[in-house]
Amino acid sequence: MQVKKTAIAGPIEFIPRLFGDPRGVFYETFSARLMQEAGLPADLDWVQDNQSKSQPGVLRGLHFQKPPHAQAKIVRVAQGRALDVIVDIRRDSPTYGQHVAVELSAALGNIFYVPVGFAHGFVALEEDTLFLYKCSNYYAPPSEGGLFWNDPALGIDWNVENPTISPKDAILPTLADLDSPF
Ligand SMILES: Cc1cn([C@H]2C[C@H](O)[C@@H](COP(=O)(O)OP(=O)(O)O[C@H]3O[C@H](C)C(=O)[C@H](O)[C@H]3O)O2)c(=O)[nH]c1=O
Repeated sequence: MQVKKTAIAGPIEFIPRLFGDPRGVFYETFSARLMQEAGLPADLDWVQDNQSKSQPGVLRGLHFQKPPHAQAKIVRVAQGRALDVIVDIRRDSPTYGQHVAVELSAALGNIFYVPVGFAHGFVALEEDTLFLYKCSNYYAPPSEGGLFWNDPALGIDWNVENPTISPKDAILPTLADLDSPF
């Protein structure tokens, strides 16, 4: 499993070895041992798996849960392709407000670790994009927070015109208005 660090300290992209044969392809999508060797904190307890299906142009995010329900995530695309974006909202971080964008695809099988302290979102790029992710804490609606996807201060190039977003996401705060809990 190839490991790629990002320009921001903490997030890690994993590119698994794909085992192709006349039947198809096999690859490991999660390995606590390999991921901890690559830098994943050993004290994270992956308690909940989620899955969403989105059509091209659907944009979900940017979301986070506040402590004590903060979630680290391990995200991947099992079918299709998505542009995954995370924003550093750790108050003391030298990269506060900066983002990393990674294209996740079923073809590459790449997997992205999103630490606590980041807002997370993605835009689906293909039909029936299946987005799967592991969470290190349970869903806790009262603790939900977020950032407005199209805040110019974030400088994110989503490369999508007029995305489909939820009413909840349409009214998320800008970075300037965010009182980050991290
Ligand atoms: C997140 C979540 C949602 N739900 C229910 C609540 C709603 O009735 C429905 C859709 O929820 P929401 O609109 O928040 O789904 P997304 O916009 O895809 O949110 C997710 O998308 C971004 C990219 C993330 O990183 C977060 O993990 C998560 O917030 O599923 C649950 O029952 N459990 C859950 O863990």
